[in-house]
Amino acid sequence: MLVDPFNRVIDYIRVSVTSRCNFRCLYCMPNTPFEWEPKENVLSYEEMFEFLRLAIDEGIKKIRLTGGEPLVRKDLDKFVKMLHDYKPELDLALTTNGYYLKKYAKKLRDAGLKRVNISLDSLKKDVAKKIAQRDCLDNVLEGIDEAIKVGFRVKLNTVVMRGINDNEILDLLEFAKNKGVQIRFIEFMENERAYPGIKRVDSKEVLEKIGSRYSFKELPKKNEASKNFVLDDGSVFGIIEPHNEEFCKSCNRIRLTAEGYLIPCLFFTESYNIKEAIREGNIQKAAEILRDVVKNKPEKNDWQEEKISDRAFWETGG
Ligand SMILES: Nc1nc2c(ncn2[C@@H]2O[C@H](COP(=O)(O)OP(=O)(O)OP(=O)(O)O)[C@@H](O)[C@H]2O)c(=O)[nH]1
Ligand SMILES: C[S@@+](CC[C@H](N)C(=O)[O-])C[C@H]1O[C@@H](n2cnc3c(N)ncnc32)[C@H](O)[C@@H]1O
Ligand code: SF4
Ligand code: SF4
Repeated sequence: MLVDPFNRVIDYIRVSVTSRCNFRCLYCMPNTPFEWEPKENVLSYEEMFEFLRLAIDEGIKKIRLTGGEPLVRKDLDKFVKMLHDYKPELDLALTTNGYYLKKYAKKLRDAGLKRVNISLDSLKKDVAKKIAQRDCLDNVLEGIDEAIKVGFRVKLNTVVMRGINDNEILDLLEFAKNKGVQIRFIEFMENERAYPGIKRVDSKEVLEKIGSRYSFKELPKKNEASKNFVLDDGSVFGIIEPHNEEFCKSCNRIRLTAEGYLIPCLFFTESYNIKEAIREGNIQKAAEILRDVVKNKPEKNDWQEEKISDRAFWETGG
């Protein structure tokens, strides 16, 4: 079992399979990075699997594939199958912008993927285009429908931005209710790579807005990033509030990037690379690095101190 110095059990790893993306979201990657990592620095699926097998044996129970946009990397379904075949009871999930989901949902489902979280920031074509800097809404909506149709457990993620999509909170909630899926409203996490004008909306304000139309009750907190609420009709929605000082108390996760960096916390730049150990076949060294990462997890992020992270979300996988 992996336990950090604050007694948090680490059983969740987020794996960024590629830093590349077909969107340029204002809050994440408004400009194309100066240069991408050369291909030889990117771990193959076999190399990632070698490491993840070790992580699973050490106590990891949940793996989320993310990016960049994970669906721009070829053959993701083959990677899913490798993980699923190794441990079918894994909570195996994907976070995607949804653009290519219509094309790949069935294949991924057949390969053993269980859950899909899809980013949806606006229901207005022009606003969605302004945020992603790509005409995307039709494809994303089709992707959501396909994911539901093939039987995934689906959640939606919305980053709420002042003056951009904060007038759509109730419409987005209504949309999710009608589809029978859970939506989570996320506080924008300030980072150096985001478009400079982006301003967050605190979850308190999101809850007030929802409270103006619905009554809801808070559900008991689980070991997950979101705090969840239930409406009178039984629909569940969530908020993700990294600026709240309680947020990191339930942290149970670490991150692996496509280039083999293990990252103790989304806010901080600190990282440890497992690529060399894996390429040398030195599993013992990889295991030591994994334990070091867990040992060096910070207690909490610095968004709570109103600081700005210089970590790129598209590399860490968010
Ligand atoms: N600050 C912070 N944000 C996180 C963390 N984990 C997830 N998030 C953010 O929460 C949002 C939703 O993340 P998802 O990729 O859907 O993953 P998840 O919330 O773990 O999903 P579930 O497994 O369905 O609970 C994204 O904006 C992530 O960047 C975390 O450890 N710290
Ligand atoms: C980095 S993306 C990668 C997966 C996929 N491309 C997507 O957009 O869902 C993972 C998550 O991070 C979120 N995210 C990215 N930048 C963020 C920021 N600055 N603040 C809050 N959430 C952010 C996205 O909304 C998404 O839910
Ligand atoms: S949030 Fe996701 S879709 Fe948007 S630019 Fe970042 S990686 Fe791409
Ligand atoms: S900000 Fe860092 S410590 Fe807090 S929940 Fe996220 S990864 Fe964990």
